[in-house]
Amino acid sequence: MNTIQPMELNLNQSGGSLSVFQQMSQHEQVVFCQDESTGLKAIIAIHNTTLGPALGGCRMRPYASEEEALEDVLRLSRGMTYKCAAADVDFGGGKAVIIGDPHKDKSPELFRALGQFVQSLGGRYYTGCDMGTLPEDFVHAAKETQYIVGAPEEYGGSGDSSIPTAHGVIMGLRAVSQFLWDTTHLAGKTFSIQGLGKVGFKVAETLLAEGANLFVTDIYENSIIELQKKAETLPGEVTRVDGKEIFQIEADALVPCAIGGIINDISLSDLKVKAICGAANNQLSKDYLGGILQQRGILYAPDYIVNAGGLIQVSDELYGLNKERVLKKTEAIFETLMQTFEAAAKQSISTIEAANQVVEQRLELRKRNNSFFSHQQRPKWSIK
Ligand SMILES: NC(=O)C1=CN([C@@H]2O[C@H](COP(=O)(O)OP(=O)(O)OC[C@H]3O[C@@H](n4cnc5c(N)ncnc54)[C@H](O)[C@@H]3O)[C@@H](O)[C@H]2O)C=CC1
Ligand SMILES: O=C(O)CCC(=O)C(=O)O
Repeated sequence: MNTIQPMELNLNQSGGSLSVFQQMSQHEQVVFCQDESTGLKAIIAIHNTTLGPALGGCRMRPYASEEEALEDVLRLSRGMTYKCAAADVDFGGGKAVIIGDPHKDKSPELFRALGQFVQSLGGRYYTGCDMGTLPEDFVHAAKETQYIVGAPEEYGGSGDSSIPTAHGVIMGLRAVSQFLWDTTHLAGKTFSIQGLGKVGFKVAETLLAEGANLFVTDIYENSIIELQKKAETLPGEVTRVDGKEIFQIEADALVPCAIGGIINDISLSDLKVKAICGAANNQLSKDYLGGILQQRGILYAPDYIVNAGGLIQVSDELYGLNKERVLKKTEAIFETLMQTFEAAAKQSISTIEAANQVVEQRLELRKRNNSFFSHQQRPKWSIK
């Protein structure tokens, strides 16, 4: 096991190079983790610990390059800072990525090696599930570190965080519907969903059960087939589309539940939806696109507000986990979004600007007074 120090990487598409420190921008710490015997190549990024130690799931993806993995982890960990502040939880922003194919490259030893690196940070970073990983993977990591959240319930964790995340997305869609069409009912509406994984599949099932019609896509064939089978007994209908076609569908809302950066200069011109509201982290490839969506009359529900259900559940482990409290806080996503939409409309700014304003004010108010702490050093946080 060894920790590689930051090095210079070519990241600038126009030919120049940016050092890792330039890339890090306002991040506090980036840890490159390599373990030859298990094949682990991972990066942990800690963005901001003003509100508490960093927390964020660990993503596993067959990244095309190390640069792409670094860029992803830096953006994801920043997003977690905003998500924690918006959801008002006592954690800061962090994230980890493992470079590898979740369908081929997983092993118990790989996650144990990851656990050792997490432990070496002494409580500055807590991790759990994200895209490509499952609660069961973290049973192995938890053999090496106490800083795991969202382990299966039979192991004392809060369990599958995609359940509250999916519930939060449904709350988000109801808020969108309330704001645009003055009803929280989703029956008869049409949604285009990208990604039918842990979160997207649950969202799709709930929408079909309510009588909504779906256009869906996933690079993993089996999940589409499974959803089509489910749909046979549910009131809504499913239509499969391929790849980027999902952005061209005329639907009430696009529900991104896979990768980030999908709202970009290219996809933007294709969009024929009235709203965007989904689980995927970092949906906007650049924040300014929020302003363009606003000009185009497309209501954007900020991702880090919509997808906070999982965070709300796993962070509640600190207080002994109370599922009623988790549900209540997850359902509050509806109200937070309504306030965001109204604030944006009132100030004629984009919804992402309105959301960022609230978060940045919250962070400013709570400027760090005790940096680099772990929850363990704060006994009051174990109060149940
Ligand atoms: N699991 C959770 O509780 C949370 C997840 N999120 C975010 O939600 C998104 C989905 O997460 P999970 O459902 O947990 O991941 P997952 O790995 O279970 O599912 C992702 C699905 O997207 C598909 N996919 C990947 N690339 C695709 C592409 N280019 N086009 C179409 N489909 C593609 C995969 O085949 C997979 O079925 C991610 O962005 C994740 O960061 C955010 C908050 C919490
Ligand atoms: O959902 C989780 O398990 C942890 C939170 C997280 O990583 C996220 O919200 O992206």
